[in-house]
Amino acid sequence: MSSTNFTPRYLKVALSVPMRRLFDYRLPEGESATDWPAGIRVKVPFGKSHRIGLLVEHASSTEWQPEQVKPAQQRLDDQPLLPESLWQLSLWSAKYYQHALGDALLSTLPTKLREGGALSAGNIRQWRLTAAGQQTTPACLSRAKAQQHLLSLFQQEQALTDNAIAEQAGSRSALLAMEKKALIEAFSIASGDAKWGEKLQISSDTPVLNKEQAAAVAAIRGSQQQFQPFLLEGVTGSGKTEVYLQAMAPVLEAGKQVLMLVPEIGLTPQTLSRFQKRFNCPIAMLHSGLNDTERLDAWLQARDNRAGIVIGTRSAIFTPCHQLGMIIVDEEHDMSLKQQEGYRYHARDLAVARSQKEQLPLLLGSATPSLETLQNALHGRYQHLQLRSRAGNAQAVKHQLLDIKGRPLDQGFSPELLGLIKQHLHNDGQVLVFLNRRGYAPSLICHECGYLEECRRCDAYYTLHQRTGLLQCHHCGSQKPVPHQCPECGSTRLLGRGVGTEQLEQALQRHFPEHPCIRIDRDSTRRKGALDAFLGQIKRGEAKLLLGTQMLAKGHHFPEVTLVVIMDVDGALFSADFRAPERLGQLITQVAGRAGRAGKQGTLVMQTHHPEHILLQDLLQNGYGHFARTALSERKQAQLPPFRHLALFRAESHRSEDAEAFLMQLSALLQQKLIESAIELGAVLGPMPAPMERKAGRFRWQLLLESAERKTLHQWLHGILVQAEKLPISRKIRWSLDIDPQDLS
Ligand SMILES: Nc1ncnc2c1ncn2[C@@H]1O[C@H](COP(=O)(O)OP(=O)(O)OP(=O)(O)O)[C@@H](O)[C@H]1O
Ligand SMILES: [Zn+2]
Repeated sequence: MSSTNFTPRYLKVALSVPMRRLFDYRLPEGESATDWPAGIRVKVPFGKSHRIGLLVEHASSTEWQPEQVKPAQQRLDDQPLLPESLWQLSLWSAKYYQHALGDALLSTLPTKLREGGALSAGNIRQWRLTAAGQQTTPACLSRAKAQQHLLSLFQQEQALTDNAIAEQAGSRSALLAMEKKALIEAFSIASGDAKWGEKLQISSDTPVLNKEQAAAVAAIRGSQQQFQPFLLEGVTGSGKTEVYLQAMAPVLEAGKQVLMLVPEIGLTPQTLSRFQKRFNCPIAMLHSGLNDTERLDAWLQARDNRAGIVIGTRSAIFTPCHQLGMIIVDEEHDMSLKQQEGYRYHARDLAVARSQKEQLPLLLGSATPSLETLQNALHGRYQHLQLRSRAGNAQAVKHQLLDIKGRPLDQGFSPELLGLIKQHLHNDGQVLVFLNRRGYAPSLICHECGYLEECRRCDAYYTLHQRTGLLQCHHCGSQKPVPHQCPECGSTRLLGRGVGTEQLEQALQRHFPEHPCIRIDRDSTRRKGALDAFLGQIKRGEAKLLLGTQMLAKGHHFPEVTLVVIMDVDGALFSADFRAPERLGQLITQVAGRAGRAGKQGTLVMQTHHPEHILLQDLLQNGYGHFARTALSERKQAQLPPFRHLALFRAESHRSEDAEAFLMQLSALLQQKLIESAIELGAVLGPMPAPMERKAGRFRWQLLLESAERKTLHQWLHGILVQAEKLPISRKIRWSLDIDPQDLS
């Protein structure tokens, strides 16, 4: 069609429905298409009600009967919501991940906008100290502990929202009491500050960089305003964050914003305060703890340039920025950067795409880079910056494998291990005990007949939670009271088999009653603000024994920890997943990295039945860097990612045959296309049952596609999903496609 006879009469609108198509509407009578640019939100009739969608493009014709096409009701924006480059990235991403466009575009917007709300978060109420409050010392409030705590928060933070108060102080009565005494007052302003660039001040209180840090900062500073990815591979505690801070400074000074992605558990008040201490500009935070208004507010702060720094988890990669100057992805190897359901994008990979589109330097940082990123760095696609030693006067961690074969274990602890813990506590060090299994015991067994309580809906055992008296399935969430008798033989001798964090806590308290123990896992931190409160207690040295899952063991800076214990590495040594060694290497290195981060020597101890295992030996003797390079060459030999590219179809159904049959039909379509389009170097594996075959009552099957070329894979998949949707059996099951899958379970 030539542009001369293009009359934009129709609007192609993306709606948040799981259908892989756009919906046609008529441009309302008397409206001009120029007032309806692509990228604005529109309200359109849908069924008996209406919906909010995004206008994707104009069209001069429609495949429907023109009289069937209804006019759009209203436009909600004058201007496109997103800057052009981010809009293009969003369209590209939906296509790359083969996700329904409407869902992809809308699911990454703040809920309020998705629901048609105004482009303003309104003014958010905040609290600050009055003149009288500023003269009050904590001692004056010594008889009201909660108020005293709140006062100290205000002294640190200057202004707090209701939400921040609820989170950090817990009690609302303290707030009201202090308001009554006129120590604090409410005020409200639009958050952030559009003039941050002019007011920017950078604290000069910075450590002197060591040689490698200085070289890294210089390299990054030398690559502004162009697409240049860097891998900053720095051992734990090597001062990567310091490199980020110093590399960001000139970007902010030039009035440009910095977007930083962090794993969910990395977003602590400590992280935030490090940035606040360095730069006085407003920081917009986007994470799962925000309510809808706060999220919209943070999003708008970034978009309207009322924040210089934007820090967020995965989905923050879709945050519009007024003038972006740099993207940082901290812990770039972290699994949480990949969305595992619905729109299965990888935020790190999108960060690469975004930096390229917007011509930005990109900093990927990790002590344990993913093999994908490492390969890009080794191949020269990314500039490789390395920090090989720890910053300041911190020393490398010493390590020791404890062979527990045949040793007596007391609730998981060998006598040698208990001795070591005792010694470190005696020398006034903090001890961190890591076990990635919450609950009391991972299963409940009958001591008479061996019967194991299994979840009715999953191929999994129930976890025993003694404190709540419940059996819980960690896969589908179902729970029930702990039975008194074995349903098979009637015996009452039911025992927990194996250990979880709850049991370790009990054992530690029994062995070291004089030392309070802090346990951090999903159970103990359910209450809002609980995690931050625990982390604060640890920093202040209020507990010497720390125990937890990865929530405790990744990313934190606890200077007093001298001993880190990994209770059990055996489970991961023999996993069938080809990524298991990489994940284990990352986990051990990250957990070990919590030890000896300040002046004191750190030690890592691991309990295992397989001290001679080649993975452990390589990791401990040669470090993650060497370990990862070995793993890469093995992947190359075995023709696995990053040397091959994968796409995974999943299907699940209450009837196993249906899921399998769907994938069989899909496989036939794919094979046929392979022949028709003469695509070389592609292979279909399966259908095969998923490693966990039954979950939440559904049978799960997989079909894996692999190809030597990313491009080939996408060519191959092109159009297949529309065909798959048309298969009658697809309506009986649930199915999805995962591009570049991270988790094959
Ligand atoms: N050049 C330096 N001189 C002295 N101390 C430094 C220097 N650089 C960083 N530090 C300090 O060393 C500690 C560890 O630094 P940082 O948290 O940046 O490390 P990291 O590499 O991000 O750690 P991890 O990957 O283990 O989380 C911090 O307390 C930091 O202030
Ligand atoms: Zn279950």
